[in-house]
Amino acid sequence: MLKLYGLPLSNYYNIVKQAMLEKGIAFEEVPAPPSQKPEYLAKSPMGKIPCLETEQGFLSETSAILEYLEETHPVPKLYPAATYERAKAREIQRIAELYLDAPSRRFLGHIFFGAPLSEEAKGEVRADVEKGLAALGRVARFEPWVAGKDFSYADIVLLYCLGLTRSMMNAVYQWDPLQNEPELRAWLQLASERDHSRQLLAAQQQAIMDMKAGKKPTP
Ligand SMILES: N[C@@H](CCC(=O)N[C@@H](CS)C(=O)NCC(=O)O)C(=O)O
Repeated sequence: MLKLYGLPLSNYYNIVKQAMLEKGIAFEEVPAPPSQKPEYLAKSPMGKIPCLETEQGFLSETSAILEYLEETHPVPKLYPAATYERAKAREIQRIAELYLDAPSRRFLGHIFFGAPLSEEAKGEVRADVEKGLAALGRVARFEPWVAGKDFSYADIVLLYCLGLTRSMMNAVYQWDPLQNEPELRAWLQLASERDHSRQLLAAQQQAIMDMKAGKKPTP
């Protein structure tokens, strides 16, 4: 059986977990924090979570894992069937990862682990996120899903990347990046109300509260 390594605190872990739940794939969860220990680096070469244990070996990097799951478990589809539409869905995923999640992540150490707030990051990140949101607005379709008529990986990736972005922007700038984005807000509500989204977002919130209370993380 497939084994998913990681923790529910992590966006990327939740992306892969939701993909597996949506596809009805049987899997086991193995609680694992990111680690630079040789045993974990042998599984996930950058020491990041998530990673997936398959019958053939380990896989890391969320987009690679999602592609693997789509090929090994094609039903239900989580990518559009047509090549161009599929590439557009991947484009949205990359915008969410690189231009929303990645800049916001610069505040994670400060918000979650008490590191000093970097004034350099504070001076740069909001503008980066504004640019990422504008880019997203140029490609998002909201029909009603972000890449078209069908729910896809693009919705799952954006859901978790946007959640992190929103909480970091709120904490550092007291700014809601969705305040002038009615279509994105409506999409977020739709995506968040999906059964698996509700379950995983609640587990993520619980994990955040547990971490703040100093409890040991478990899936
Ligand atoms: N590019 C990676 C990103 C995964 C990632 O950043 N995971 C975070 C947790 S959400 C992590 O492991 N951080 C620890 C680290 O960067 O060392 C992917 O797509 O899976």
